[in-house]
Amino acid sequence: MIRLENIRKTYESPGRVSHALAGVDLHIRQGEVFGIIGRSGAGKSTLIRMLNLLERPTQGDVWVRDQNITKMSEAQLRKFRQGVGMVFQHFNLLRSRTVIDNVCFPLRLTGMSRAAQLERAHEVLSLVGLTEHAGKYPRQLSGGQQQRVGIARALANRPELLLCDEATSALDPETTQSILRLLLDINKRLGLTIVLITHGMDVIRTVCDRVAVIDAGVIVESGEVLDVFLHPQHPVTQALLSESGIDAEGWRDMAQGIAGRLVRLSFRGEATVQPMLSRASRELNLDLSILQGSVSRIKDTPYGQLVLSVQGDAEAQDKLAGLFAAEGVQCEELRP
Ligand SMILES: Nc1ncnc2c1ncn2[C@@H]1O[C@H](COP(=O)(O)OP(=O)(O)OP(=O)(O)O)[C@@H](O)[C@H]1O
Repeated sequence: MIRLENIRKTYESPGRVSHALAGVDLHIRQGEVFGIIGRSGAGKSTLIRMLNLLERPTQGDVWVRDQNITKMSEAQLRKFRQGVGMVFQHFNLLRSRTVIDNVCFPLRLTGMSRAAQLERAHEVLSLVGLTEHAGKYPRQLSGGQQQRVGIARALANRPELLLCDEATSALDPETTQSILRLLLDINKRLGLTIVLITHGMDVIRTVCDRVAVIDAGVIVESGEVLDVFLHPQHPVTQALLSESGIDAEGWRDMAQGIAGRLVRLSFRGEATVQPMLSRASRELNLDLSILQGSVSRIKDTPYGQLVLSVQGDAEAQDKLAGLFAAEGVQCEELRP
C-alpha cells in the first residue's frame, strides 16, 4: 500500500546540517499494523510525516496506492489527506469545542451538511466508546478519553490509513493498553492500515504485525515482529529489547560457571503449550536446566525463548535439535 523509495530529509540551519532521514526504503502492506521504533532523534517523526507529506522529502518518492504523492498538486494532496487519519501524542484537540464538534471538524472541511456530520460523528464516537461524552469539553475528560476523541476525529473521514505519532506516550500503562486494544480493534473491524511510531517495544509487541527499527535516519532492521523479537540482529534492536525487559543475551553470565552444551529454543503458537522439555529429557535421557527463559505474547500469538544447559550422552545430545524440530521448535546451539 505504501512504498518509500530512497527517502532523504535534510534540515539546514545556520552552521548545522541535520540528516534526519538518510536513505529510507520501506514497504507497508495494506491492512497491517506497522510499527516504527527508534530512540529520540532517530527520525521517527520525520518519517511518519512523510506518509502524508506534512514534511516533504529532500529526495526520494512516496507511493501510496500506486500514486506518487510527492508529485501531487496541492489540491490533489488536500483530497489525498482526507483519506489519511492522524493521531497525535498530545491529542491536539480544540479546547474551546465540545467532543462532538472536535470530531465534526474534519468533516466540515469536506463540505458535508451539518446533519450528516453529526450522524457520522456519533458513529465514530460510539466506535471509540464515548457516546455519552459527546457534549463535554476536552478538559472534562481523562487523557485516555481525550485520545479516544483524537482517534474518533481521525476516523471520521473513513480513512484507509491511520498514522499514530507516539499516540500512547503521554498515557499511563493501563490507559496505554486500552488505547492499543482500541487500535487493534479498529484495525480488525475496519481493515484499516495503521502505521505508528513509538520508542516502546511493548507497544510494538502488543499491536504490530511488522516493525522497522530506525537509527540515525536509517532503517537498521525490519521484519515480522515475532522474528525480530526472537532473533534481533542489530545492536540497537537488541538494546531496545533489553531495555524493555526482553534481554536475549542475559544467559551469558549464568553460563560461565556451567560446563557442557548450551542451546537456545525459540517457539511460537501451539508449541508454547507443549510439554517439550519433559519429553526431550525422558526420551533422550538428558538433564536439561533452564538458564534463561521468557514466554509472552505478540498480538494474539504466544511465543517464547529458553536457553538450556544440556548434560548427558553426546549422541543423545546430537538428537536434541531433531526432536525439537519435530515439535516445531527451533533449536540453535549457543555453545558446543
Ligand atoms: N524542523 C527541524 N529542523 C531542524 N532539525 C530537525 C527538524 N525536525 C527534526 N530535526 C532533526 O532531525 C532528526 C530527527 O528528528 P525526529 O523528530 O524525526 O526524531 P524522532 O525519532 O521522532 O525523535 P523524538 O522521539 O525525540 O521525537 C533530529 O536530529 C532532529 O533534531
